[in-house]
Amino acid sequence: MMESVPPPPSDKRRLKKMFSWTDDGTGGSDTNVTTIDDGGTMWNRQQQAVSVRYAFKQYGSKSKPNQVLSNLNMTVAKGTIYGLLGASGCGKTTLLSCIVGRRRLNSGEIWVPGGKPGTKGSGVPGARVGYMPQEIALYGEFSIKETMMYFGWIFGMQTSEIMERLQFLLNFLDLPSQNRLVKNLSGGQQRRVSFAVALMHDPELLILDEPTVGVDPLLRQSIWNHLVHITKAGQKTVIITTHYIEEARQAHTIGLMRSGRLLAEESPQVLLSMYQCQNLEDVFLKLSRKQGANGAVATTEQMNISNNISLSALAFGNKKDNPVYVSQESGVVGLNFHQSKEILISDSNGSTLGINVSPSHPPSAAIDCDDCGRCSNCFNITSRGKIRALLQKNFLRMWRNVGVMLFIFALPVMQVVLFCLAIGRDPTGLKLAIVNQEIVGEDCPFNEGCKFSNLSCRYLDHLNNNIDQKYYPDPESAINAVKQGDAWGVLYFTDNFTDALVARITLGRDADDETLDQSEIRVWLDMSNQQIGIMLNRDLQLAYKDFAQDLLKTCGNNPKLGDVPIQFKEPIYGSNDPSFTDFVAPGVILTIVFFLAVALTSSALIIERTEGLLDRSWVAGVTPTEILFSHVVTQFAVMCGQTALVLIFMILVFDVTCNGDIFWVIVLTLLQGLCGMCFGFVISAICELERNAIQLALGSFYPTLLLSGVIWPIEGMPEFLRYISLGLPLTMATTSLRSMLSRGWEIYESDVYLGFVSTIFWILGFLIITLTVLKFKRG
Ligand SMILES: Nc1ncnc2c1ncn2[C@@H]1O[C@H](COP(=O)(O)OP(=O)(O)OP(=O)(O)O)[C@@H](O)[C@H]1O
Repeated sequence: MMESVPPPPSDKRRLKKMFSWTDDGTGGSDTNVTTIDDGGTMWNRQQQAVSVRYAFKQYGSKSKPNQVLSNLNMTVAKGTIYGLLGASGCGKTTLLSCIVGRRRLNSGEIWVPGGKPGTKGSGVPGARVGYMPQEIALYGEFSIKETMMYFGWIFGMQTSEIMERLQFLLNFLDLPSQNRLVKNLSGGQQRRVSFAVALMHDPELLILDEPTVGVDPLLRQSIWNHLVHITKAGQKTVIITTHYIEEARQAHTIGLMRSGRLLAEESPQVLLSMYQCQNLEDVFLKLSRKQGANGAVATTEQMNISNNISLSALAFGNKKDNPVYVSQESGVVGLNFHQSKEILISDSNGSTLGINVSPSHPPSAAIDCDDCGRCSNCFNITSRGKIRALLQKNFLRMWRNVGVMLFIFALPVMQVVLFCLAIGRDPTGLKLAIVNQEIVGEDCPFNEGCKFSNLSCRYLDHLNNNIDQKYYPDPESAINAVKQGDAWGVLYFTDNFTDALVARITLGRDADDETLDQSEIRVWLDMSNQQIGIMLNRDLQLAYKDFAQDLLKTCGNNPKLGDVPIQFKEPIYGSNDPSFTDFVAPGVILTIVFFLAVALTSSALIIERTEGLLDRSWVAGVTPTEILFSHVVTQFAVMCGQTALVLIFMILVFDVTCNGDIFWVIVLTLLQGLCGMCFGFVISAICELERNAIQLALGSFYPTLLLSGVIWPIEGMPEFLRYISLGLPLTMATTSLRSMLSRGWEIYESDVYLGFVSTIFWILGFLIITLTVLKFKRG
């Protein structure tokens, strides 16, 4: 039978004073009934490790709710083992996750040793609670020792303390060498490591979700022995769920749960005797049948039983001065004990029994935190131990996945190399079909000096090396070759091209139409490929310019006569032969750094969350901000390496123009990496599944690339799209980097500093969104 801890004498005197004694019709001779006011409830709550009142919790949307906890009350006395039993899916884990502050109730209240879970200074989540979740929730890449170090530091323990405790736990739980990696342990060993983590800091409240699954009977017994041992002194409390109902006989109290309610909350002996069963499974079956027969709501009769005197008090009597606190206001459907507001019943011998009286209202909010006064680190933002643990964890995970890390550094280099080799260079080996009626066959001789013979051949000699010239006998066959994809265009010279061209030059404005017509080089191009078409167009014109200037020069004329009368002076920025690579490179640098950071971070939190690691860290007292901070630091280190590699390869190896201050170029690139990282955090905070995160990250890649002016000037977009484009994180930064690289602009130019400003705004925006989502998701 569970024994309640008696109040200290002074408190008892205080209680007697506070209580208003009421006559229950017995004249007060046998039983005096007392209603405890809020002060009494507070005192009583201090005797309880956990108190749950009117808990209501549902998952899903309002239209499709999945009600999991329904008006549930639960009381766990200090220094006891509370076995929470129930069928799969009845809500045990949900209840526990609410108690440890991982989830919030829709309504109702929970108190744990330091106040309400999640309130400042409650220590829950935090060092006052040890939580073993149902899933293993350990870092597979860590050794047992590293796992203990991680959680020990989070709990604020010294390394020497952790080592001491580790040795004890290794022996006690029969664990293999401390240097074995968790992922290489058997399922049972992993569960034991998980259990060891919960025991690590010797917490006052231990919450164990099925700790004995997959554990052999001997060890199971030793675990229970240990739980009994630690609760003996009255300072430690254990709540444990198990599917092995019979092992729960060793608990002081058993809560039988079904469909989000407690069917009973009593000591195992009382349950067995009350229901006259040999084992707890039969009790559970009986109670479940009863609940099934009566529906979810208890009958009046049941409530009368449950709402009066504790069966434990009735069945086994009660020690003098040991009040048994029994509750009413159930939520416990069949039987209902130890709940909410107590009434003390003094029998004629002076012993005190508890009976239940429904509280008219839930306990006062004024006592939300019963030991806030003791809160020494309420205002600490973080602790050195936590940051140390989180940073070491992140770096260790990277180190243990060294193959992945190498890939992470090789990837940006590969992307830059591929970009510089594949983009922006002039196409070569382009075929042109030549039909030259001036010559016979393919031999095309010409004279270098001021001689006017076979000028068509002299012109063709000026066509650059990128073009393969293939001769065709007539225009039809040449055009057919283009139609069949054998050539990109046709060049046709008439049989008197040279004479007509000389006449055209000599006669000038007096040249007749036929002369002009015969002196023209006729071109048919395949313009289906814009880049190739434009390039051929340009090369044919440049070749003519070169040819004309060469001819004029050798004949002693001013070569300028061969130019169109537009003089392109030395450009103010850039060169006369602009390269597409220089245009695209700034955007590509930022895109590579931004999206690598997105890829790196977008799954980071999700992996930790799906493996239950995030939950475990949160319950250990780590905040979302600390987790984000640690990821920002570690990923920033990786990003610095990536940024250095990208810039070295772009600027030093592939000679991309850099006229600006390299310092600001580096700063902007790093900021964009940070921005990508923060976007990755948003994705991982929003998405539940890794595949959704990947889809979102990939899905955002193309719109960002297309709309950010990376591959095409935003001036070419419809006006409304330009505004959208300017609102994207990469657009202004790309303009800024381009201005620095190709124009050499300084930071005080608006085009430059706006890139920095917009990036910083995006970083802050993403961080705020992430923290908000993470906090919101805790519900
Ligand atoms: N995150 C969630 N979203 C939606 N429904 C959930 C979520 N977690 C649990 N549930 C549902 O809530 C109900 C109770 O689940 P819970 O895990 O609390 O049960 P349990 O008693 O711990 O089961 P078991 O003994 O199998 O672990 C189940 O129907 C489950 O499907």
